[in-house]
Amino acid sequence: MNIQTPSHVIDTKASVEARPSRAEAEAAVRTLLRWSGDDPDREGLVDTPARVARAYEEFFAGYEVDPVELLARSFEETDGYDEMVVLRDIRVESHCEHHMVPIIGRAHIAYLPAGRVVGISKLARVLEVYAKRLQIQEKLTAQVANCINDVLKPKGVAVVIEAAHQCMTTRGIHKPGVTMVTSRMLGAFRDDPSTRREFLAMIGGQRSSAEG
Ligand SMILES: Nc1nc2c(ncn2[C@@H]2O[C@H](COP(=O)(O)OP(=O)(O)OP(=O)(O)O)[C@@H](O)[C@H]2O)c(=O)[nH]1
Ligand SMILES: [Zn+2]
Repeated sequence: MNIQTPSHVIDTKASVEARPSRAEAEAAVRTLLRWSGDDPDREGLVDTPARVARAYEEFFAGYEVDPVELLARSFEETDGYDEMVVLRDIRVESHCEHHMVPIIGRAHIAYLPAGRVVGISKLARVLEVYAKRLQIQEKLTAQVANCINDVLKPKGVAVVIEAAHQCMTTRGIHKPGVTMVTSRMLGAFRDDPSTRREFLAMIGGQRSSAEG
């Protein structure tokens, strides 16, 4: 990943094409192993650069997927269903863009259909695509809500994410048990207090702290 890449093009195909090769990525991991003070040629570490490269492919698979395409198929035969649709307690696994360590928690996603509904798994898939990129929680929350809003054009969208940041629990300030809560409310969820209240009641007032 090129740190010189301006932030507005970071999610585009252009930056993907500029990626270093697998061999360069593995060499970088080898450098980090040596920098940590260990011997990358010892038996236990000899395959580690390849393993880390494979793990990164998994952690950051979201750069390869266009979330808009995930929402392309929607259904209009709902017999007039016009109440809130809520997907709650979706596991979130992401990585903070400052320290590249896990952000672990859960998300709640709701929308108020305007004629069309989407396959419910697709909401979790949109979350996953954005989560499998380097993130801050505010941006992740906004991206998921904005994408659903732009593509599905519902009467409203709400996204709440509660997560623990390992950069705060395992290093730095060392505060385990701290959960960051972010929300993005659009349309009726932003403008209509009763819609917002209904959503918050559906996801539960008192949440236990996020894992991680
Ligand atoms: N707003 C926001 N901050 C985050 C998120 N993830 C990590 N951070 C914070 O990003 C900040 C980066 O601060 P810096 O001072 O540049 O980095 P640092 O010296 O490693 O900071 P410390 O974590 O305080 O040791 C830290 O305060 C992190 O807690 C996030 O999702 N949202
Ligand atoms: Zn961090």
